[in-house]
Amino acid sequence: MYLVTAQQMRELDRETIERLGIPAIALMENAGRAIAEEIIALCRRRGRGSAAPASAGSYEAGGYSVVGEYSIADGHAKASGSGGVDAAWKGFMVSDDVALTLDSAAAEHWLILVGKGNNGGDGLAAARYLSEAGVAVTLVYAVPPESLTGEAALQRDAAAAMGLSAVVYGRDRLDFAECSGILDALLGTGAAGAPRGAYAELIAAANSSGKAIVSADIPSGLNADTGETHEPCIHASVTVCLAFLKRGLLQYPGAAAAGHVVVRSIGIPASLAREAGVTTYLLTPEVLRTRLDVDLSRCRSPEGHKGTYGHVLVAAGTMPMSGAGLLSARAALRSGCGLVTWALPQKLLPFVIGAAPELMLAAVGSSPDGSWEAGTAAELLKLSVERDVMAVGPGLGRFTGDNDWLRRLWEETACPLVIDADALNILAEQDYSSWNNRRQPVILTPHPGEMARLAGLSTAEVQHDRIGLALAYAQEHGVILVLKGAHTVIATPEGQAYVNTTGHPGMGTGGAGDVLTGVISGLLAQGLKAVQAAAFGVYLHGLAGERAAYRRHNPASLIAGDIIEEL
Ligand SMILES: NC(=O)C1=CN([C@@H]2O[C@H](COP(=O)(O)OP(=O)(O)OC[C@H]3O[C@@H](n4cnc5c(N)ncnc54)[C@H](OP(=O)(O)O)[C@@H]3O)[C@@H](O)[C@H]2O)[C@@H](O)CC1
Ligand SMILES: Nc1ncnc2c1ncn2[C@@H]1O[C@H](COP(=O)(O)OP(=O)(O)O)[C@@H](O)[C@H]1O
Ligand SMILES: [K+]
Repeated sequence: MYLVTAQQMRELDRETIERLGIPAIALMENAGRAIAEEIIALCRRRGRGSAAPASAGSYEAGGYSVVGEYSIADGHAKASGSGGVDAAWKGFMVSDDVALTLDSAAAEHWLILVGKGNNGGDGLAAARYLSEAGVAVTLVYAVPPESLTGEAALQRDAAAAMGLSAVVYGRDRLDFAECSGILDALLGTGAAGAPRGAYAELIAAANSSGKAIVSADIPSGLNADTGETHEPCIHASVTVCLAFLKRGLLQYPGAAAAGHVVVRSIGIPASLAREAGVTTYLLTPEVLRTRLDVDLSRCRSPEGHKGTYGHVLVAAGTMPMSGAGLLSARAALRSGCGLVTWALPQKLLPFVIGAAPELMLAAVGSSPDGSWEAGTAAELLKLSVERDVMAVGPGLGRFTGDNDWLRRLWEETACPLVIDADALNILAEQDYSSWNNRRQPVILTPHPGEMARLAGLSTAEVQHDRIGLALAYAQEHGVILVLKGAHTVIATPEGQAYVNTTGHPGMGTGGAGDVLTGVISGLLAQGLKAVQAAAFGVYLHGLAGERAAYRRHNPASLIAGDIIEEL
């Protein structure tokens, strides 16, 4: 599934209208209809006492489901499916437009908040379809209706001709308490800055009404690109995103303001996005399979042996943070690689022997306190010759000469490198673009704090537009960047980005990132390309985190080791 910016969306709209010759009003009609269908589906779910649509699971026992997370409303299942064993002749049958039929319509009254632009036009079209379904609607114009232009003006006139009741904000009486739901069609991708005047007042009133809000395309007040929420910003139960998923709907805090996101087609072909060079995707099983060519089954060859699945070298751990190395190394094993060697300061060895009997241990250095030393670079380089990937950083700490130490590993290892934790902090102090080019890829896995140090920004600035920053950084530095946190972004030097939505807030616990480093390294060792290993690793790590969270009475109790056990 493509992820677009507002600018890209405008270009795709224009292409569809000008090159394909599909009239803008047709797209708006499709948008209005899709929004109305989703509102009716919401009313039905409410009638059944369920607040949110059942999201299709992204993992099923024994394999990966092909169903995307952004499923379409449940009414469709009933509307279709006339074939099969039940198709035996039962007399002449005619069925109604099920997606636009609501038994409980008489109990519904929706306020349609209408802005001046095309987003308002979408809302007006939706209002007609809702009214046809028997739902009472009241149009609430944020601006005098005379100021609407183009297709939005056509929709205004059609709504008036149908006799839909309308009020103008600030001129007519308006009581949110009388409605059963609110359609937010105030501002879409054409919005600039914080909502002003009547828009701001309507948004604030809608939020404080306590009624269910459905947003057309994006919640009004959201920056469609960055996910920044202006003050005020609609807090929607459902956002019916039109044509393509907007980047801002996946990035927090926007992702929280959007509620459940449903992407609906309005007649703009997906092939246009490909032709226009859109290279940002929601990371789904389908994207993993088709764009990244990942074998989700992770099938083992019947004649395979441990040598078939690669050997990871983990350079990690110090006396106070030995667990970080252990977590990474164990996670690498669980990701399916054949062998894992954990290189660790010699002093630690007696304390970790037996902690994970499947691991091989390689003691390096001779520091009396179990810290790393600059001289261990030569030992690691030697160890790396027989290994397929090196992971460096978890629980590493800082030590004298660590800059040159990392530089040697960077310049002299002949295998892919995964750099995490303190190794990222070392990197942040370097102008590493001047280091010798590597032939094998580097994957950096920063959390937002580490990313801030790498990019010379504050953590808040990192979180402001994670997709944009990850893309820019990966391209500038020629690395694969895994920007961790809720909705981890994987960006490539070639300008692709994948946004992952697996995972659980329970994963905010010490060591969860060390586990990810191990998973990505283990996949690399099995021969996946760097971008495949980074994206699939993040995806699997998130799924394992979800399963671990649901296994506990309270997900707050999740600890990093639980994630390994669910891999
Ligand atoms: N064919 C198409 O193009 C299709 C478009 N589609 C739909 O159109 C949406 C984009 O429509 P859009 O470009 O007309 O902009 P939109 O978001 O409605 O708002 C612009 C208006 O708002 C105003 N305004 C702006 N900022 C403001 C602020 N901070 N505070 C207050 N007011 C502000 C500004 O007014 P002005 O500042 O000029 O007075 C301007 O008139 C898109 O999200 C999707 O829903 C789909 O149906 C697919 C087909
Ligand atoms: N709210 C969340 N939703 C999804 N994943 C999360 C969330 N919080 C943290 N995670 C994941 O947990 C891991 C935490 O990594 P990190 O902060 O590096 O932990 P540590 O340094 O303790 O190992 C990352 O993979 C991150 O994406
Ligand atoms: K909106």
